[in-house]
Amino acid sequence: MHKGKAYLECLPREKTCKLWQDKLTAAGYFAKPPVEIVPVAQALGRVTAACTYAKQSVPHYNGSAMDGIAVRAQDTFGATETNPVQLTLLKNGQPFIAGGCYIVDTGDLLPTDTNAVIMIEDVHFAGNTAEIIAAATPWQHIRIIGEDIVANEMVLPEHHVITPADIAALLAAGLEHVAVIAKPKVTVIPTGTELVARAQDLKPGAILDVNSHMLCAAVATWGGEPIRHDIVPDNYELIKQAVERSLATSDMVITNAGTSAGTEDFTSRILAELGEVLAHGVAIKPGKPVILALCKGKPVIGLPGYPVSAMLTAELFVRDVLYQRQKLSIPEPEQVPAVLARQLYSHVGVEEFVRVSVGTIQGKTVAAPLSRGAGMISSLIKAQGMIAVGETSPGLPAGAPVQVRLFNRHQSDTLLAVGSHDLAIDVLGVFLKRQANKVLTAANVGSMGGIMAVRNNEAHIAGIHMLDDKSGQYNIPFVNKYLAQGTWQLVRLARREQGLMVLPGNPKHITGMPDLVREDITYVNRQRGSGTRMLLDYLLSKHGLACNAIAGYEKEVSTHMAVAATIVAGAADTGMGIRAAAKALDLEFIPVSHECYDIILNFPPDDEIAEIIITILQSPEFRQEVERLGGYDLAEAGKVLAVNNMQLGE
Ligand SMILES: Nc1nc2c(c(=O)[nH]1)N[C@H]1C(S)=C(S)[C@@H](COP(=O)(O)OP(=O)(O)OC[C@H]3O[C@@H](n4cnc5c(N)ncnc54)[C@H](O)[C@@H]3O)O[C@H]1N2
Ligand code: MOO
Repeated sequence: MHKGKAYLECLPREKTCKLWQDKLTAAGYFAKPPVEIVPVAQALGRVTAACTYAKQSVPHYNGSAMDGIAVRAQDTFGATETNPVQLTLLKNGQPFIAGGCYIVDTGDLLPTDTNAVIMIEDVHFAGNTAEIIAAATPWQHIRIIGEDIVANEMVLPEHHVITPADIAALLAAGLEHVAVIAKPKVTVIPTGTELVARAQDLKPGAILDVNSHMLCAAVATWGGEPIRHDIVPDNYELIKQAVERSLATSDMVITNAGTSAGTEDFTSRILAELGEVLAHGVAIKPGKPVILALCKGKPVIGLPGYPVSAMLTAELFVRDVLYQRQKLSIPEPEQVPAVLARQLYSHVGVEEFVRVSVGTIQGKTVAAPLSRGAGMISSLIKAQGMIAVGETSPGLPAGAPVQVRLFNRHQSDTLLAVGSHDLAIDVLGVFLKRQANKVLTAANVGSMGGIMAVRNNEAHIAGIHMLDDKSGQYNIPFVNKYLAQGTWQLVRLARREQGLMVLPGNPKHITGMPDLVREDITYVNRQRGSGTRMLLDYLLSKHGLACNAIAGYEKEVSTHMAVAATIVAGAADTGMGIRAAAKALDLEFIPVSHECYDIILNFPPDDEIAEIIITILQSPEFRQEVERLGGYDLAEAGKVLAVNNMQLGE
């Protein structure tokens, strides 16, 4: 069977990284990277291959550093306010005579036989003479040859990243070209018979190749020159040929997918034939099936197919190799301490990398874990950072201290919206970015989850829509009950329509709540604690309908859009949700009720951001933008419904 190491031997990450480093170093991969000569003007960001020496001095002549007169210092000696010295103005080109001077501008060549410049402000001109009242010291206000850079002096050391100022220095030193380390050529080969290159060729079972573009972009960010190979189907010979050919023309080859145990996962076998497989399987999640190989002295990396796995393993096993090949120091990620917003389970025996949103709420920096699925591209774009849960840990409790590695500096000031999600929250995010340069990330945990997140100071904003069946009042009874402490405000966002979503044409002729208990109807529900679920239960009891009579009552999803998507997919006939979700997926909508969707703003009293949010909600621009989504009434948006100013511990 496999000629390489057994599948998924799974060494720990640190050991694997060391093995990878050691093998590449021993193979001489980092020793002498190829060099190329580029015009200095195009060398920004490139890495000098060798020390660079000046061809000429800067300045290359003695020149005036000021506007003024050029003099011979000894002619000015003894000049004082009571005993001024008169110098004779000479014309440009006229030979120097003792007691003479020339008018010079900043940067002018110093006239022969002069050795000092007096600033124009200190000179009194009268006819043909220049009167001065202070002596000049030799070489004052003169930029002498080589003052800045001396010919043959080192301008830039080797392995230095060229900055804009370096370009000026190199050009000034007479260099038009500079030797830089060639960008490592990295061929990225997407593999998989199911892959298609264009969205219009998608059909069920086909997958759009997005990874090769993501990986090429990552390679470019890390200083490499990416070469994207065409999609190669799951065919042993074709993949082998593609890798072999790419090895001849590149410094590194990345294959994507085909790493796991599936019958068509050939990569490991191919790489074992072409060279040595150093590892197949690392004790990390995601990214476990990664393959690290050395073929013809070059690294070949088999990245797993799932996008999150591919990106993470590229960061772990491609990025640093590219940096080292270019003689660049490996950047240390910026880390911030935070507390975990929610409990996090982890597998013992693998190091788990979890993407998180990060925000500082009432003085506490919180890391909220995002969806962990290896196929969730959205978790990659929502995350501000990542935490690692060690191999020996079964998980971490809510509130545990964690270190977050930030993806970008200055990204830890995100606003976290945790609760029942609404499309209006996304619109609010757009306005907040425009008006306060704040990034809003939203986690969907239902209304009750939002209230709890505010209570634990794990959310800045929580969207809620909870109906109190006794009072018939929305939201206020719940915040008063659960949020006795803390400093927050409850603010109206919208009244919105709730209804039943059905396929276009309403094939099952659903007209209202009583239809839900029909035998031929299947339902998709929202999770317990969500406002929609509360409304459903309220309406069911109002109509005297039993929940256990509904087929699919126990089938829960956690967003309005997921309800809509379930219906589109044919997995349920109907489900309750907001009109905007139905509209977004072209479903028909049968209104059954109105509800109040409000947001809790969890900020210290008089916080500027809370005020900005309220102003946004009240603005006609925001209201129009949300009402356009359909099913919203924002007449009361921004109205403060309840305020609490009880500091914790009071
Ligand atoms: N029996 C086992 N099955 C799997 C295991 C395992 O240990 N035992 N490991 C799982 C893990 S973990 C991962 S990660 C994946 C790795 O899969 P492969 O590298 O073999 O890749 P594929 O199976 O071909 O594809 C997986 C998945 O990735 C997406 N994909 C692939 N290529 C692209 C692309 N170019 N652009 C976008 N998306 C891509 C696609 O959704 C595939 O469905 O294996 C598990 N299975
Ligand atoms: O590592 Mo896979 O990458 O866990 O899904």
